[in-house]
Amino acid sequence: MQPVEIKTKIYWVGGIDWDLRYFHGYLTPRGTTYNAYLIVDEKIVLVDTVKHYLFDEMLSRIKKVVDPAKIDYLVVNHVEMDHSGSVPKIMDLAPGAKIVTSPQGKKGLERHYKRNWDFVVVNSGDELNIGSRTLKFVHTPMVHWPDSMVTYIPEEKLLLPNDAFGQHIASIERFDDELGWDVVHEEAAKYYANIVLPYGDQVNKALDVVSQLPIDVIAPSHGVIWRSFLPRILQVYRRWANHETGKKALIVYDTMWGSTKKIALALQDGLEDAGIPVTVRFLQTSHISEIMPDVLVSKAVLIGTPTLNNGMLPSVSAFLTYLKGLRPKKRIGFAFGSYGWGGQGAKEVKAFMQSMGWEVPLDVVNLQYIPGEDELEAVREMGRKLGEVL
Ligand SMILES: Cc1cc2nc3c(=O)[nH]c(=O)nc-3n(C[C@H](O)[C@H](O)[C@H](O)COP(=O)(O)O)c2cc1C
Repeated sequence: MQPVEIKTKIYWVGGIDWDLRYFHGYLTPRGTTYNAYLIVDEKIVLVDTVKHYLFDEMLSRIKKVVDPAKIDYLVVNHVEMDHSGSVPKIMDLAPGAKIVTSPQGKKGLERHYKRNWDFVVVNSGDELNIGSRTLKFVHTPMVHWPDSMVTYIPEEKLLLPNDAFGQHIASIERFDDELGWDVVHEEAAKYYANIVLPYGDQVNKALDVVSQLPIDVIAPSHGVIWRSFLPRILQVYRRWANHETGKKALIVYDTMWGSTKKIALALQDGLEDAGIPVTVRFLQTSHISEIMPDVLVSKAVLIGTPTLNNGMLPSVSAFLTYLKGLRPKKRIGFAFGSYGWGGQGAKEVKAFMQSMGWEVPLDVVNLQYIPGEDELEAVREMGRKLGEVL
């Protein structure tokens, strides 16, 4: 296993998880990497580690550069186990090493591993001299855990932001330009939409700090390293953090007998008549984590469900539960569905949208059993109306 020198005497020594397809509820068809970085200076520093089962892979990369026993500092930017899972084994191999982390990081590591390690607890703005370089730590709480912080090396114009700017991609390429903007942007958007979306305010604060720093490389803890598309990723992160969307619509629905689908397609028709591009997602074939990137870029979110046992379909309520946690703001909502007698499903969806603080300018479309052509034409007209207010 080879290390990759990303700056003079700074090495990527992470692990590539080719097999990962499911990551706490998020589908990862391209797998992922856990990126750890080894800095060789007067002091030897390892920044973050890898998920426990890739420890040997990380170790073999480290050994190509230094004897792991010589590690002086282990920086833990984030406690989550995909990055800290190999901390115990590294600390066993480097018993003289100190763990550099935030106050919340120390608490989190103690709760996770119950070990008596030597800590250097750093506050936001603290610096640690390691020889010819300085490590500067900036806390970024809730991007995306309370312990999260970034490490900045001014002499190298290098930012190690842990999960921020990450993407779930397993690849032999280590840099953004080796894969190309389209793939890296797609996975960065999916990552943001599924992990970072609730923390827009905190991301904005972190971006304010980052924009003051001279940076030419951002090396996150998942996926490839940003060196060529830096201005572009910073720009889209700002847009996402501000919940800015395109003039686009997303229709998400499920159906038992096809009626709600007919309504979905009539809405699509009407919106397209009004010049709005529409993405249509069927909950039986699209996983909720695959739908989130569409939510990220769509101003209008239309959600349809038939009524089942006095409520919405469980697949729709699962999607809404996920959406509620991820808290997309500034959206225009529209609820629709088919029913037999009570019709509660679509009404519940509308109430959900209002509880999210979304604008819901039009009433629900709730049609009994199979919609007729005249009803579908009225639905198309609703779609046109909605398209006009976007
Ligand atoms: C198992 C089952 C339970 C249902 N429960 C209700 C209900 O509680 N209230 C209601 O209004 N309709 C209920 N319906 C009727 C459906 O909502 C209706 O058939 C609707 O047209 C289905 O829409 P779809 O074709 O999009 O699945 C139920 C249907 C099924 C199959």
